Amino acid sequence: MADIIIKNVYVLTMDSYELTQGVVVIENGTITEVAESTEQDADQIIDAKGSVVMPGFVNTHTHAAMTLFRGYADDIPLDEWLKNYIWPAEEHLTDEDAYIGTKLACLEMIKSGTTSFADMYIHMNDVAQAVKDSGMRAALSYGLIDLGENRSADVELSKGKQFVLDWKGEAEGRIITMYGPHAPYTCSEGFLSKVKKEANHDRVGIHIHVLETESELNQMKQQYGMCSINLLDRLGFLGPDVLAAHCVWLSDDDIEILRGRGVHVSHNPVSNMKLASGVAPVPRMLDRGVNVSLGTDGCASNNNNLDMFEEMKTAALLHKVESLDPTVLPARQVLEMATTSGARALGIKSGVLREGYNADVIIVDMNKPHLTPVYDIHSHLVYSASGSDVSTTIVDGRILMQDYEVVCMDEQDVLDRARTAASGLVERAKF
Ligand SMILES: O=c1[nH]cnc2c1ncn2[C@@H]1O[C@H](CO)[C@@H](O)[C@H]1O
Ligand SMILES: [Zn+2]
Repeated sequence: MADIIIKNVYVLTMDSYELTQGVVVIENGTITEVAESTEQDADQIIDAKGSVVMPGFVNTHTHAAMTLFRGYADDIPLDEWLKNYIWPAEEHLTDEDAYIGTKLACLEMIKSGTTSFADMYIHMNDVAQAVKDSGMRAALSYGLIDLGENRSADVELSKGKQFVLDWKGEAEGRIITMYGPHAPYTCSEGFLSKVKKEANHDRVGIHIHVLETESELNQMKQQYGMCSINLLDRLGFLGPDVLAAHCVWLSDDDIEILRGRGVHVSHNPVSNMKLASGVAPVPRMLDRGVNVSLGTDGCASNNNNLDMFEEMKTAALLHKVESLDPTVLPARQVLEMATTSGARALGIKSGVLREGYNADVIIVDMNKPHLTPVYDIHSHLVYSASGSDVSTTIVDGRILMQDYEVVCMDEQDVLDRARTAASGLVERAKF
């Protein structure tokens, strides 16, 4: 007897085939059958007529607890935003704030069809606890910074390491840990080398911001006489264990290095547009065979939410207008970036509906005015749908939201606690 059967749905496998009418069978956290019909029975049958079943989205770059800063400091360049607003405010963030901010992020992600995400932040024990309690899957890292006042490289590294070891494989394997050196402009080269060594030793990945802004490019050239990619490569830092967020200011040579080293890129178009960071050369990266996934970045630098539908649509539109070519980044390719490529970047067996893969699955309700009629499912998902069209979200075979009802947490309680936490934070930080 299986656990769940989803039937009467369009099955968007993100594999080499699709089924206009089919079933997905789930047992023990895993997809056990994807077919036109099944002989099996299950504890729970979900008849989702008129819907699409597909892999849940993988958001490969965010700072989940920054939901508490949603809309707090908008319309400012990155340097100023971080130095004058965000970093001073983060000084006042408590463990409890990080917990409830992450819980709010998980709630928002579950409701908009994201089943896993990569996070880099502070107060990571509380972030991890919120992930564990919410039922989501995540690749978590403590954001390491050794440059600047009151920073000690040794203390930072040991905090990062402790987190990596304490939470690796926790929550029945839903939590993966990584090292999170913040960026080449906030970490010294010696520190970056040490982090790489520890990551190799602990057999975990590395999550880092790379060449997000032109000001980073200029600073690196001034300081090292080369860009961040060249510096990281010289340090032996780059490899398939590295998840590089943003990668906006890349030369063709940099793209070749990323491809050669097998680095995974997280493209964050909305954040890059809002902070006016620039346009990442995504079509060129994809042409060369770099694995490019999608991320929202934190809620404060994004538009200001965690909706991967918005991220997909923005990615598709941005690169069309940038290249003056409407054939660039077609809908199906964007869907791949948001699902399979993201799963590959995190090294998780999700992002595709295939036997033996994690049951990280969402159901999108197509019985809506703005999704009628349907000629091409891919087009609708990228250009017409939004997070609020997701009716059901399943992670690791467990239903977190069914028929628009969140069952893994008390939604109203999370909203109330998040409001209270945010007003306390404002009070303490006096911003
Ligand atoms: O877009 C961004 N670029 C660089 N840093 C960021 C961005 N968004 C958030 N953070 C900062 O990264 C640290 C992670 O631990 C946090 O301080 C967070 O505010
Ligand atoms: Zn970021």
